[in-house]
Amino acid sequence: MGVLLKKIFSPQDLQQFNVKQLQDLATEVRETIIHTVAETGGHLAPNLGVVELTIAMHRVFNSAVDRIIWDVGHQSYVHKLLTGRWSQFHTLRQHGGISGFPKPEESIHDAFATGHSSTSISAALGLALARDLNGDKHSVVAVIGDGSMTGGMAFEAMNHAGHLKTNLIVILNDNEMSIAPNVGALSSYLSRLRTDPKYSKGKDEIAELLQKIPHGSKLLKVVDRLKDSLKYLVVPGMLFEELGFTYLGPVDGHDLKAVMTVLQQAKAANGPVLVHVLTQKGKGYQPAEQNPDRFHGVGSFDVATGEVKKSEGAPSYTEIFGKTLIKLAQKDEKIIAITAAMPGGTGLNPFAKEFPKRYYDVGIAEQHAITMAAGMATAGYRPVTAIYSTFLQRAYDQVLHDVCLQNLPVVFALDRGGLVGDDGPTHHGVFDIAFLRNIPNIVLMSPKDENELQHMLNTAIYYNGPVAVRYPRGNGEGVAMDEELQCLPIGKGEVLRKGEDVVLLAVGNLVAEALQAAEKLTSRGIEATVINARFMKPLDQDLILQYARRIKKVITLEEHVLMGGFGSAVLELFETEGLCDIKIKRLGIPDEFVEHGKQNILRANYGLTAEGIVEAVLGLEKEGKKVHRLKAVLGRRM
Ligand SMILES: Cc1ncc(C[n+]2csc(CCOP(=O)(O)OP(=O)(O)O)c2C)c(N)n1
Ligand SMILES: CC(=O)[C@@H](O)[C@H](O)COP(=O)(O)O
Ligand SMILES: [Mg+2]
Repeated sequence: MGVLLKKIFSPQDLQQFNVKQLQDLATEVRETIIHTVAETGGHLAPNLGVVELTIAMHRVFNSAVDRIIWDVGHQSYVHKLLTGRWSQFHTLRQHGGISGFPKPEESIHDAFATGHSSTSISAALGLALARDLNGDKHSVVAVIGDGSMTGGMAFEAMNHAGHLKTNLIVILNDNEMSIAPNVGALSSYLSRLRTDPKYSKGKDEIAELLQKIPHGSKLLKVVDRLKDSLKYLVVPGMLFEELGFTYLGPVDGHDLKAVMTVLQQAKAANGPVLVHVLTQKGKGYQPAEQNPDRFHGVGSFDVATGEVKKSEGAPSYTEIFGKTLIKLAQKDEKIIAITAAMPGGTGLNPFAKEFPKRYYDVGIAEQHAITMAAGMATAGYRPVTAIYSTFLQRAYDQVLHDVCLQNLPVVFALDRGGLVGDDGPTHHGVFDIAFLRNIPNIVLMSPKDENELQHMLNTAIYYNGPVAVRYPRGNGEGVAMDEELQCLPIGKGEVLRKGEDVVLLAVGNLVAEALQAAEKLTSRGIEATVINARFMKPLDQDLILQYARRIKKVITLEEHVLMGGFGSAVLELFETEGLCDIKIKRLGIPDEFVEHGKQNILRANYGLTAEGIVEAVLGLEKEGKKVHRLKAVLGRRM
C-alpha cells in the first residue's frame, strides 16, 4: 500500500494533494488493485481504466453529500480505496469481507447498490428528483460504461431526464469494450465521436472563429438561428444533445487535469449533462491492456507474468454447453445462438467462430434477446438464448408474454443457476425455478452432471415449446461423456439408489451431494433412496408419489430459494394428492439474500452439502422418533 493512499481516510483528504501527487496516487492505486486482485480475483481491467476518472470525481464532488452511482458497480474499487476502505481492501470479495460492488451498508459513499447493468441513470434521476423536492442543491452523478449504455433502461432514463431538465450528470466511461468488444450502432456512433476530428473540433473552432471576427456577436445570433441545421454538422454528441443533455467531451480519461476541468464544467452547468470520457480498459497493467476481456473479471493470477491460475478438474458446465451446441448446430442449420454481451461467460465464443451467421451478441439487452429469439422461433428457427440465471430476471415478461404464451420453441440456457460465489447477492442465480415454474407451457430441467447437460440440451432443442435448462457455475462432476446425444423423456426422473428409510429427492448439482450423503448414512444404519428429479416442471409425479407413499420420509434438495422452488412444487403435489402423512423437509436457501463468498463456504452455511444432508436426515429421524413416542404415550392414555 503506497504512502499517499495511506493518508486518505475520506475523499476530502484528496484536497491536500497537487496534480503531481494525484498522479502518483493513481500509480499507487493501480499497484494496490493489481496486487490485491491477483490474490482475491475480481474485476481488474474495468477498475484500472477508471483510476484517474475516480480521483478526479472525488476531487470535484463530495461523495458524502453529492451522490455517485456506479453502473454495474464492478469498477468501484478505486472509489472504495478513496472512501476509507483501503485497510479492508485485502478482504475484497472474501466471505465476511468487503463486497466487489457498491453497497450502501458498507459506506455512506455508496449511494446505491448495483450489480446488474444499465440502472444508474434511472437511480440517479430518482435521487435528483428527491433532491429537488427536498430543496437541496447537491450534485447527482451516474457513471456508466459504453457497454451498459447498450441496455434499454439507460435510454429510458435518458429520455425521461432530458424531458425533466433537472440537474443531473451522466459520465459515459467509453473504453470501447463491454466484457467483450462492444457491439451495436451506438458503439459505432461513439467510435465516430472519438475519432472523427470533424466532430471533436468543429464546435470549438466555430466559437473561436466568431470571437476573432468583428461583429462576431451579431454573427453568433445568425448562427443561433441556423443552429438546427448547422449543429448536425458541427456539434459533437448530437444524439445526446437531441435527448436534452448538454454534451461535454470527448475528454482523455487518463489526463487528470482535463477530467477535473470538464467535471467542474459539468457541475456548474444547468440541466442534464453527459460527459464523454475516453479510457483504456486495463490501463497500466500490460497483460490487462492487451487482453481486457480476459482481465475483465479474473481469478487469481501471477502479477509478473499475467498468467491466470487455471481451475483444475473436470470441464465446466459452460464449456460442455458450448461444445454440445456446436455439435448440434453442425447437424442442424436452424440452430441459432444468442448472447446478451456474455459470449465468453456463456461459452459461446467457439460457436461464434464456427457459425458467425448463426450467432448474435445483442449487447446488454436481455429483454430484446428473448423477444428477438421468439420472433426467430415463429419463423422456424431454434434459438438458444444463453443467459445467466440472474440476468434473465430482467426479461421475465418477455419469457412469459413473448415466448411461453405462444408456446414457442425457445431454449433458455440458464448458466450460473445457483450460488455463484464471490460476486454475491446481485449475481446468485437462486430465483429462477420460482419465477419460471409458474409460467404455463414451460419445461424446466437441471442436469445432475455435465453428461446429462448435453442430453438435456439436445432434448430442449428438439422439444416443441419453451424449455429452460439450468446449470451451475463451475466444474462438472468429471463423469464420462456419452458420444451419442439422447432425447430424455420429458417429466421423467431416475432412481439412482434404493433404500427404505428416507427419500432424497434432488435436482441439479445436489444429486451428487445426495449420493455422497446416502453413503455416509449407510454407516449409521440408515438406507436412503436417491432420486434425480431431472425436471422441476413437469414433475415426475408417479415416481415421487410412489416412493413418498411407501417410505414416508422425504427430503428435497435444491440450490435455490425454498420459497416457490422445487421443494415447494413437491409440497404442492402432496397437497393435491391429499398426502398428509409424509414427513418432508426441504433443503435450500431461506428467505434472505445470500452474501458473497466462495461457493463451498456458502453451500456449507446453508447445509447444501453431503454433511448438511446427513444432518437433515438425522434431524428428521429424531423428529420421527419423538412423534412415534408421543403417539405411543397418547395411545396408552386413550
Ligand atoms: C443486466 C446485466 N447483464 C449482463 C451483465 C454482465 N456484465 C457485467 S459488466 C458487463 C460489461 C459492461 O461494460 P461497460 O459498461 O462498458 O463497462 P466496462 O467493464 O467496460 O468498464 C457485463 C455485460 C450485468 N452485470 N448485468
Ligand atoms: C460484473 C458482472 O456482472 C460480470 O462480470 C460477472 O462478474 C461475471 O461473472 P462470472 O465470473 O461468473 O462470469
Ligand atoms: Mg466499456
